Amino acid sequence: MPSPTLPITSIPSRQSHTDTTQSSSPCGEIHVIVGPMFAGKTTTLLRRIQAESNNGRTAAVIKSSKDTRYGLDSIVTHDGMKLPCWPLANLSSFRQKIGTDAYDQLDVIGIDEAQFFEDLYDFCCEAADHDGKTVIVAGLDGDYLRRSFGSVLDIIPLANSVMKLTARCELCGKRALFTLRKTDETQTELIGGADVYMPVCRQHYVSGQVVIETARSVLESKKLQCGSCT
Ligand SMILES: Nc1ncnc2c1ncn2[C@@H]1O[C@H](COP(=O)(O)OP(=O)(O)O)[C@@H](O)[C@H]1O
Ligand SMILES: Cc1cn([C@H]2C[C@H](O)[C@@H](COP(=O)(O)O)O2)c(=O)[nH]c1=O
Repeated sequence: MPSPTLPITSIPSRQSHTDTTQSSSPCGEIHVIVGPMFAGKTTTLLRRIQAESNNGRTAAVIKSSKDTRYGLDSIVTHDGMKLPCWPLANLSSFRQKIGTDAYDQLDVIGIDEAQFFEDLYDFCCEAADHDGKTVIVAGLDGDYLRRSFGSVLDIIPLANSVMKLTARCELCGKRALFTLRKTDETQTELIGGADVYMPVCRQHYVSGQVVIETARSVLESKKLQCGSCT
């Protein structure tokens, strides 16, 4: 498998780096990108990684191995932009997977689908505070019920910057803040794309949830009725 570390050819010293958009610091940095599905979180992450790489910094991207939508070795946006990545079950395995030397030479670590990593907080602390890395994290702030998702919100106090992106409501075109699940599955983690989820504004989230809840209880009562028929 080709190493998903960019750029492969040059490994500049971290001290010589000058970044015009963010203040340089001997310590690392943490930048967090959140929002509903289809808001452009992965696109923003990949663009930032690409920009860092174009500036001569060495970068690697990690995604959760739970997300098997487009194969394991690539991060792919909803509109097809693609970058090689490290698919991992947990972030603590990253240093060992990439190798200590390669880890030490990394300037920038991107993390996509951050909501699926239980050890997000500890990894970000270690990477930024102790190892001097710039960590760029993209993930869902809320699940389909608008509850805090995984540890994404826990790292806000650690962050240099937080960006909340919005999508377009699929029903009216207004700013979409939330992700509506279209199916009747109720587990928190359910991998899927536009087949299962849609971005919606506040108004259509509320009305959509009512429709889905009503449909679910009608189906439940039908099931109960059928059960008592036999
Ligand atoms: N309802 C939708 N269904 C499928 N693709 C969408 C939808 N809304 C927006 N998109 C596309 O998805 C892109 C964003 O993809 P991506 O960066 O993967 O988003 P995120 O990581 O936030 O889910 C948008 O630029 C747009 O082209
Ligand atoms: C809302 C919600 C989403 N998921 C899953 C669905 C996708 O596989 C990812 C989000 O991907 P994206 O890059 O942000 O488009 O998360 C989930 O498991 N549970 C949810 O409630």
